[in-house]
This record gives sequence, C-alpha cells and structure tokens, in this order.
Amino acid sequence: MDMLRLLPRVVTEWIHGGQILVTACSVMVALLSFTMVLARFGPRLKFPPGPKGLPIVGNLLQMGARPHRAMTAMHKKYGHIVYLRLGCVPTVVVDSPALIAEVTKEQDSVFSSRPHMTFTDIVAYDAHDFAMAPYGPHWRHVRRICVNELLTPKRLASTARERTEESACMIGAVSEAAQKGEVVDMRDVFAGVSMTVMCRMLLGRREFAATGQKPKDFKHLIHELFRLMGALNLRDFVPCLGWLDLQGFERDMYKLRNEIDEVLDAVIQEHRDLASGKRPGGKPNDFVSVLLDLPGENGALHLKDDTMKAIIIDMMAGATDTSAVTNEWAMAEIIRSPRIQRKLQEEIDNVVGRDRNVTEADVSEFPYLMCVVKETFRLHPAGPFAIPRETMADTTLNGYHIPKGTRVLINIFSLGRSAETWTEPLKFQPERWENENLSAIHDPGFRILPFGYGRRQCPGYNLGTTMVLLTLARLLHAFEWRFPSGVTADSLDMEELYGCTSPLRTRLRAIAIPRLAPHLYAQ
Ligand code: HEM
Repeated sequence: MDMLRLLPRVVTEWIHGGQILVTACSVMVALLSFTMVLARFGPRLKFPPGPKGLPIVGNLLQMGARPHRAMTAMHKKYGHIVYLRLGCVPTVVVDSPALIAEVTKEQDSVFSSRPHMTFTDIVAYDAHDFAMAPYGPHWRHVRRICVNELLTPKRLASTARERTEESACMIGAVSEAAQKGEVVDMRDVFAGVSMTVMCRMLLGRREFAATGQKPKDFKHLIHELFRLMGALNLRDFVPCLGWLDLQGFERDMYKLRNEIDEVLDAVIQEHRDLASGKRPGGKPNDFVSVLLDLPGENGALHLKDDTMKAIIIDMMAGATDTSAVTNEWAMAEIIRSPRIQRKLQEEIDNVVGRDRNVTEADVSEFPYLMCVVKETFRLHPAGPFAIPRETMADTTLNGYHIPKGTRVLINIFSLGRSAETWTEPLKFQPERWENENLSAIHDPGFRILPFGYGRRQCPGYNLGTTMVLLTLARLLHAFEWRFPSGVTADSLDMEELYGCTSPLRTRLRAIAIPRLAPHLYAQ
C-alpha cells in the first residue's frame, strides 16, 4: 500500500532528477562545443615549430647519441626556437643571442627554475644542493652561502697557495714523463689537477678515506656523476616505464650516492673532530670548515649534513670537469697550431721570463691566452647545453606560447657555431677576440655563454677562469708540445662526446719537451 502511495513521489523525483541530468548534460555539451569552436576559430595559442614526435616517446628517439648536434640540425630546419616533446616533457630549445638574452635576462624571473629529475632526488640529496634545486628560498639561501662565504675574492686569494702547489705537482709529473720519453695523457693531467685543487680547497686534502679504508678516487665519482647527470633517463620522460629502470641508471645512481655518502660522511666527521680537538692537527682552512662554522639559530647547526654534502658535490662537479674539458680542448687546438703555441709562449716569456715559474698573479697579463680560452669557450663549450631550466609561469617567447612547466634548453654548442654571428665559425681563430673587452667574463652580445647568465649564472666563473688560465700558462711556459708520432693536426680526432660536459671523443695525448732550467721543475 505504502509503495503505491509513494509511487507518484518517486516518479516525480525521478523526472526531476532526470531534468537535472539532462540540464547537466546540456551544459557540458554546450561547454564542449564552445571550447571546440574557440579552438577552431578563436585566438589560437601558437607553439614554437618543431618535428612531429611518436606516441609516448615523443621526439626522444630523434635525439640520437649527440642531442646537441641533432638539435643544431633542427635549428637549421625550424629556426632558433624549437619545440619538442621528450617523452611527456614539453621542451623548448633556443640557440640565438636574442632568444638567450630573453630567457636569461629579460625574462629571467620566469625561466629560473630547474626541472625535477630522478638524479636530483637520488644524487643531489633530494635537491638539497643549489645547481639542481628549483627556484625558491632553499636555492636562494644555499647560493648566497656559496657566493658570500665560499667564492669571495678574499677566500679565493687565501687558497692561491693550494692552486700553486698543485700546478707545481702537475708540472713535476709531466716533467717525469718527459724525461722517460713517455707520451702524456692530457686528460689525466687536466682531470688530476682540477680534482686535487678542488679537493684541497673544499676538503682540506687531496684524497679522503673512511677510517681503515683505501682513499676513494674522487675522479671516478665525479666522472660517474657527470655521466648520470647528462643521461637521458627514461623515468624522467616516460614515468610509466620508469620502474623498469631499463637503462640501469637508477641502480648506478644509488650506488654512486652510497659511495659519495661514505666519503663525505668521513670528511665531515673528521672536520668536526679536528675543530673540537678530539683529533690533533687544528682546524683546516677549507670550505667544509667554513660550512661547519656558519652560526645556526639557538645553537642548532646552520646546515644539515645532507645540505653540506650536496653543496660540496655541486662545487666539486661544477669546478672540475668543466675546467678540465676546457683545458683539453684548448690544448688540442694549441698543439694543432704551432703558430698559436709560439705566440702564447712569447707572450708568457715576455711577462715571466725563463728564470721563474708562472704564478696566479701573472695570468691577467696574458691577453692572447685569454683570447685562446674565449675561442675555446666558443667552439668547444665545456657543456653543449646549459643546465636545463624550467618555466615558472606561462609566458611568450618570440611570439610563441610557452606554458608553465616547460623545460628550456640553451644550446650553447650551436650558439658558438652560428654562421649568422661568426665568420668562418668552424675555424679556431683566437685573434677574433683581440679587440674585445677581455676582462669581461660575460659577453654583452650573448654570442657565447660559457657561464650562463642571470640568476642561475655560474657562481664559480672567476675560480674556473683562473684555474684554466693558470694550468695552460704553466704547461706552455714549462714545455714545448707536440703530437706523438703518427698523429698530425689533420688526423687528430676533433669530434666530441655528448654528456653534461662534452670532452674530445678520443683522449688527447702529447709529447712534452722541457724548455726551462731543470731546477724549475722541482716540486
Ligand atoms: C671553466 C669552468 C666552468 C664553466 C665553463 C662553468 C659553466 C657553467 C654553466 C654553463 C652553468 C649553467 C648556468 C645556467 O644554468 O644558466 C654553471 C652553473 C653552475 N656552476 Fe659553473 N662553470 C665553471 C666553473 C665552476 C666552478 C669553479 C664552480 C664552483 C666552485 C662552479 C659551480 C657552478 C654551480 C654551483 C652552478 C649552478 C648555479 C645555479 O643553478 O644557481 N662552476 N656553470
């Protein structure tokens, strides 16, 4: 009976509910039609041109083994701004002075973040560093510490002794090889000197070991770090396949992180023990001591251990491979051209003479050497791309829509080889810099970008340039350089590898012939 009485009400409500449903559907259809009409006839968001990609992987497979070269070819086809989809990551690549100035200067505030990557989580201590950290208070805080406490002109001056001693060791080792008539592996020389200089500046000594263990080879750790940082890890582009770790990168990242932890935990503990007097020897004058000394609030530590370790890794990675790769390219070009080598040696001899060694104070007196270094930055940049950036808001670049969260790559390699900017771009011609302001680290016309620009500019440009100039000046002053028999200027392999840094594909090997009195080679 009750059911019969309720029936009209149920029917009414059902009709009423149906009306709501019909109304909702109508609104949705209308909205959808409106969106479609708008997309068809309304103002369209114009994205930069670029190649069509495949489903899921997008343009990843078009990157090949040397993405900077693949991109340079794409710039020729599509223009100075190219849009790609790397897996699911919208990416924009730029390579002209005007666009790079727009990204790093005019719109720096929009383009200054870094993308989130697996490497950042695992190796960079969950973005506790600052090179890979997203733009924000943590990045600002840590960067300020590095610029104001670690890389100040005063602190750099106070560590000149370490750099001088290490370059003397380098000269001693090369001289030994020369006496034995051995061919010198230049990559080992440059990697060795940049690593020992940075180990001493940062950690207070040349190598480190946890108690009772063999010293870890930092060189190997940094090479591994660069390999993994530059790798195109599938998880970052196609997250749904990430768990498979098909390339084995994540396995290697965890291994690397454990090795780094082992070394740096021992370093920090040793510094604490030295500072508290638990261990004899006194407090070292190095960057770790500075970081440990920073005052925190209410007696707390200023920086957590993970942040300190992340900063040390940033500085070590930022300083070592970049300067070693620059030196190897510069030396390859110098040995290929006896004229350039002679001109450099004359310049150094004129300032220093042959009765003493080059010091760090001399390097500002070598304008032609600076031209050689600038030309190396142009033709053989240490890294083919600047560290990737990410947009923090929707914006417009060259009239194209760039949404928030787009990855932005600056193709430094292609910038330096553009025929629109450079005459005979593939020719190594240091003289092209002779009438330029050589003391300016940054090129105001954005024709080269060795250290980036803007908020994310390299904080170590002074130290990096000094290390490169001093190493080259010492090697050229102390030795005459030739290729081993069978190698000529034309046969030398001048192709590069791809990675975060881009060294010569084949290690540079050379013969050193001493040109100073024997006592100047003593270590
Ligand atoms: C010849 C030597 C060097 C070269 C060619 C070089 C190049 C660069 C480049 C291209 C960037 C990226 C800039 C950008 O994202 O726009 C960078 C960033 C950076 N470099 Fe260097 N660098 C050198 C030496 C150094 C040294 C000596 C240090 C430290 C001791 C260092 C630490 C860093 C750090 C920490 C960043 C990240 C900055 C940030 O994201 O805020 N670099 N470097």
